[in-house]
Amino acid sequence: MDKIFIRELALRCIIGIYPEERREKQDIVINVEMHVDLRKAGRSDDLNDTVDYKSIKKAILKLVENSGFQLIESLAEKIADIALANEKVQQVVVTIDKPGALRFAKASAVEITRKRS
Ligand SMILES: Nc1nc2c(c(=O)[nH]1)N=C([C@H](O)[C@@H](O)CO)CN2
Repeated sequence: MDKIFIRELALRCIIGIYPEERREKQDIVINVEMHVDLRKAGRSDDLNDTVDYKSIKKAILKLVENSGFQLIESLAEKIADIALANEKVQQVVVTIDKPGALRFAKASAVEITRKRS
């Protein structure tokens, strides 16, 4: 299947289970892989025939800015919901890295895959 990506969207939000994590925003890095049939758009050269990754990014920004989840799993689930709200998206893979989470590690991360049912 064809894919559209949003790569390494670096944002800041309140996220975490410990009280000290809920005082200051932390860095997170989001990757979104959307499975979309791109043949029509490739022929028509028309944005209406595909998924506008800019509008998806804007919706993610709005969600993250106002969020305060405990788990990166919860944030990943909501981002998957945003992508699947566009009926052209058949499947979405969301990864979230939390670079500040673990001492001596580059990041902790989750990856989820959700399909249109
Ligand atoms: N599976 C997860 N484990 C943990 C999470 C999480 O979001 N998912 N979060 C934490 C803390 O908030 C961590 O980021 C700070 O150590 C711990 N485990």
